[in-house]
Amino acid sequence: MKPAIGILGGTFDPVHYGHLMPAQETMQKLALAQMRLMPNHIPPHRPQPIASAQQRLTMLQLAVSSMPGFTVDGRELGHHRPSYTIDTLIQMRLELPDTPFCFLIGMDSLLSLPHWHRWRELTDYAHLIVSVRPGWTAPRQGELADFIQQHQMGDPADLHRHLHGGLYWMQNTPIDLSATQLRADLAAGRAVAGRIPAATADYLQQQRIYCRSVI
Ligand SMILES: Nc1ncnc2c1ncn2[C@@H]1O[C@H](COP(=O)(O)OP(=O)(O)OP(=O)(O)O)[C@@H](O)[C@H]1O
Ligand SMILES: O=C(O)c1ccc[n+]([C@@H]2O[C@H](COP(=O)([O-])O)[C@@H](O)[C@H]2O)c1
Repeated sequence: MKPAIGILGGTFDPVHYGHLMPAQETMQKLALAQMRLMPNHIPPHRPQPIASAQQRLTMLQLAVSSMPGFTVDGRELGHHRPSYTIDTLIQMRLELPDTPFCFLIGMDSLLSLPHWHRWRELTDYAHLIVSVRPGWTAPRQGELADFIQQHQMGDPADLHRHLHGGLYWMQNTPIDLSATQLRADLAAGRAVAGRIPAATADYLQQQRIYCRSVI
C-alpha cells in the first residue's frame, strides 16, 4: 500500500487561506504524501463561478507555488459537464490502485452530502476528512448522522491501512473565511491581504476579476 494522499475539491472562486491552512494542517497531521487541489468545472449544486476555469486554475497554481507538497489537479476542468466527485474518484482509483485517498471537505460540504450524486458510494473510493468550519456543526440525527456513525474512524493510522471507507474528523484551527465574503470585499474595493496568498491577490487584481462582480 502506498502512502495516502489528500484531495481538496472546490470551486475556488477564489482560493483563500480557509482552503489552504486546513489543507496544510491536515497534510501534516495525517502525514499525507501530497495534497491535490482540484477545481471543478461546472459545480453541481451552486451558482456558476465568476472567474473563468482558466483564471481559477491560475489562481490555484500561484497559491501552491510556495506550498511544498501541494499540487493542482485540473482534470475536472477538461469536462464540459457537471463535476461529480464520484466520477472523478473512480477515474483516479484506476490511475492509483494502491493509494489511499483522503477527500477533504469542510463541515458545510458534509451537510450537503446527501444531495451529491451517488453520495453513499464516495466512501467506496476514498476516506472523507471533515474540517471544522466556523458556523457549522455536524448533524445529530437522520440519514447523514447514520452514515457518519457507520464510517467514523478514530485512528488516523487506519487512513493509511485502508484505501477508502473512513470518515475522520479533523480538528484543525478554525478559519472564518469564505470566497463569498472575499468576492464582496473585492467588489467593494476592500483589502484582502492576509486572506489570499499574495501572488493570487496580485493576479486577480491585475485581471480585475471580481471588480464589479454580482455576488
Ligand atoms: N474557511 C473554511 N474552513 C474549512 N473548510 C473550508 C473553508 N472554506 C472552504 N472550505 C471547504 O473547501 C471546499 C471548497 O470550498 P469552496 O471553493 O466552495 O469555498 P467557499 O469559501 O465555501 O466558497 P463560496 O463562499 O463561494 O461558497 C469545501 O469543501 C468547503 O467546505
Ligand atoms: O458530486 C457531487 O454531486 C457534488 C456536489 C457538490 C459538491 N461536490 C464537490 O465538492 C467539492 C466542494 O464543492 P463546492 O461547491 O463547495 O466548491 C468540489 O470538489 C465539488 O465538485 C460534488
